[in-house]
Amino acid sequence: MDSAEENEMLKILFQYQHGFIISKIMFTACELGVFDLLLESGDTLSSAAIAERLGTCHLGMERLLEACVGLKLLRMERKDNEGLYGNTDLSNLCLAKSSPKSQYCYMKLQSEQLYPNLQYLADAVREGNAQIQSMYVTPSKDIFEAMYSSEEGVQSFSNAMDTAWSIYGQEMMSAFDLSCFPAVCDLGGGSGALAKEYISLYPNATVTIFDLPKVVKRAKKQFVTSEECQISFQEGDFLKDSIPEADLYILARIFHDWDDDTCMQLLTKVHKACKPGGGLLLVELTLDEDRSGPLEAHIRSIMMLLFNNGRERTFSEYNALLSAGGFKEIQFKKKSFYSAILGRK
Ligand SMILES: C[S@@+](CC[C@H](N)C(=O)[O-])C[C@H]1O[C@@H](n2cnc3c(N)ncnc32)[C@H](O)[C@@H]1O
Repeated sequence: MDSAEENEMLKILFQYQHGFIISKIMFTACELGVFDLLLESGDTLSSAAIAERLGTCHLGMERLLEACVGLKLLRMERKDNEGLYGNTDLSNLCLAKSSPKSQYCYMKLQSEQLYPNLQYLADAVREGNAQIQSMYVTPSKDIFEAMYSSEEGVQSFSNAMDTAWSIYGQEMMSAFDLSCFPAVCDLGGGSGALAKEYISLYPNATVTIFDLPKVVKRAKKQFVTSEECQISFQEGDFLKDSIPEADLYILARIFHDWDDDTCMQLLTKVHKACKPGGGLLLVELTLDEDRSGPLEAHIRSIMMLLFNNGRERTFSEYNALLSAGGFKEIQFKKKSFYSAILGRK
């Protein structure tokens, strides 16, 4: 290996070992409102003006803004020997709270929940088990009971989940023609971001969102009346209680939270409740068949191990689960980030 190759290799190492600092720089700029201010102002601003309007020290703000330029989260132009900062297309689209595809709530959750709890990753790997008992003082049966012990926990998780569907919701709900399924149940449907996408594509359908009582109570408060007639809510525990009868069950990012036995338990229940001719749609981040990638799926799989003994799976693994649960004619579509898997009763 020549020294140029060695340098390239070391650059990768540098990136990886500082990955968590990059995340924190990005979230700190979000948290302090840098991207919001620049989006609202619609113009470039000096570091002194940004610091003053956000109530921070100039020196610290300047350092943060320069780092964001290095990460291509901000752009900087020089005018009269002064640096003027503005959002990039990415920060305008995704990083301000009011951005059309804002990822702020997801990043907030990652920064506040995932980041400190990564200290338990080595234990999770050693034991092959989630580490909820180390993360939370009160003993909980699963991560949802632990997270939902406060109203703030319900809110921050639900808001974080919705962010994905402002980007990928349409793509996932149109991966297959689902117009033959008039009555839909979104199991673990959270606050209904995906249900709204479904209704916008299939206006004659109705969707029942089934989720834990605390999630449903909060989601109901947020719903606007125009959606009320087609979207309804039912509180319950999908592992213990009976679930509504439907033509189609949507399970988006549900199976990845659970081990195979729990997924089978849920599948059996869905198969029994599903109307004749009905089906089930999984939306998940799938691993390649040879498990070499994508990196996003490996990262999420690590998170699932740490928090709930879940994991990301390949299509073959989902296919085996669905077949064992009695589903047939299983189809798979990999989209830009998530995959859709449709099975028939
Ligand atoms: C990873 S989130 C996915 C939410 C939504 N499907 C989405 O993709 O945005 C998992 C969802 O399952 C719900 N959930 C977890 N355990 C549940 C249970 N036992 N019964 C009903 N819902 C449950 C959670 O409240 C949460 O809304």
